Amino acid sequence: MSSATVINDQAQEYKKQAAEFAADMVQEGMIVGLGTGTTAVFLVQALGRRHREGLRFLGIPTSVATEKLALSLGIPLTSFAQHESVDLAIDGADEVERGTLNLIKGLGGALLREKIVAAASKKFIIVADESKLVDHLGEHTLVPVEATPFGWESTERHLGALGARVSPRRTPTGQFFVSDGGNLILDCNFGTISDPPAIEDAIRRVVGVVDSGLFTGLAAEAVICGPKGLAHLTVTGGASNV
Ligand SMILES: O=C[C@H](O)[C@H](O)[C@H](O)COP(=O)(O)O
Repeated sequence: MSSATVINDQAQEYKKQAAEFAADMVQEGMIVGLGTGTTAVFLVQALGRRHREGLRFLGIPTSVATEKLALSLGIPLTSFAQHESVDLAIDGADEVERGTLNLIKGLGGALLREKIVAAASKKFIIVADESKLVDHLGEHTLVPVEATPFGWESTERHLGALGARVSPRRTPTGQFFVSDGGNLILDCNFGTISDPPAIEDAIRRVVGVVDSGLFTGLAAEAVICGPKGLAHLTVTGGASNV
């Protein structure tokens, strides 16, 4: 087995442990935001088990993929037509900034639904392996920006004027990647971001932008797993091993 495979297996195990810890935070009767991505898959699987064991809750999925997985596991789903808020949303992230818990999300293209669910949640918790923790957002990850297909070239130029190097996301076969909402994703390289709320606001003001994968001021807690085990981080800068 190669060392890359071993590291990848470890990362999967860390994701699983963080996701399963957070799944235990779901309580009877809750409306639960179900995240998207490889970490969120472990979350939804754990919630499927809890549902089979008798816990009653309703999920609001953040992507078509999560919706399909949840339904295959028998998790009952609902929507914002029936419920105006979510009690607890749990999701993965691509980068988590130490201290602020500001985030970059959307490498899987699910950022818009994820942000709608996070913004409607009484509590939003991130689950991730330790490789996602950074001192400053943008250290490793581009900022995905969801934009309308019409006029995306103009939107791209305006994002470039904010200081980003912008490239439309493509599939492995060279087609434009299309989000669940039918939009394009423009991946923006801002380098290391010193003021994430200011960049988030500036991106949102560009006409043609639907929203970005910068999530500032939304996550209250993060459950992070690494070689030393699980850590529970809060936005106030608190950290405790669990
Ligand atoms: O669009 C995708 C989502 O924002 C994911 O939550 C994020 O990319 C993290 O995914 P993963 O758990 O697979 O690293």
